[in-house]
Amino acid sequence: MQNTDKEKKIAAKEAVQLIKDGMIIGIGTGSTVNYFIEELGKKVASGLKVKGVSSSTKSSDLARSYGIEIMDDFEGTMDIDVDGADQVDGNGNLIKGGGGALLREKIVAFNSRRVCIIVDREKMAGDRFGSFPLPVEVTPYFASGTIKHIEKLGSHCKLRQNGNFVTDNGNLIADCEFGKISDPCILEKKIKSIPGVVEVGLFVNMTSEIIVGSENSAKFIKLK
Ligand SMILES: O=C[C@H](O)[C@H](O)[C@H](O)COP(=O)(O)O
Repeated sequence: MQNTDKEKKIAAKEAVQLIKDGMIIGIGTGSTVNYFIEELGKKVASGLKVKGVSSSTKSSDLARSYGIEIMDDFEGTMDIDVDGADQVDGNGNLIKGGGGALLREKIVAFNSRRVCIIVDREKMAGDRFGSFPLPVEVTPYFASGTIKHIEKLGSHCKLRQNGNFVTDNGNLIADCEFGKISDPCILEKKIKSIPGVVEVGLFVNMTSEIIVGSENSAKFIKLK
């Protein structure tokens, strides 16, 4: 197992400790969350009663394969959302969408009382925040035109897999290189105001806590 995988697994195991009987859990997407689902599955097999709302068909399928009940919709607020991230800045803001699940992930996070982000150390980008190309979900209709407007904000964008990557929502992903992102709040608003943009992979002020896995332990960073 590679170091980063080890760190992801350690962070995921710590997050599972936060899950209590009766909780409704938001479940993110990606390789780190897959470890969380696996660990949660073990607890469910030994009697923990929880329900989940998942951010992708991949996560739903995996969770169900471990016997975790997944609801497609839910009127209330989830107790906790556990998700990964592609990069984290010094204030706990996130770049997400490397797996293309950013729209549902943002809906799940918005509807959760507590957002717990699990990452390996490499994701803690600090001043490098933005070196991971920012994923933006766009409608297939007029995608190239939409991208031109995102580029006017100072980026270079490419449609993921030349437009062949289709999200769970039937949309496309533009991966946009902005270089260093120092004001994610303003950038998120500017990109979101472009018609054709469905959602932006910047998660600003949404994180409650970050669990960073390292060699043999995990570090908790509490934000709210
Ligand atoms: O769309 C995917 C998500 O935002 C993931 O949470 C993110 O890409 C991190 O994934 P991983 O845990 O595989 O690094």
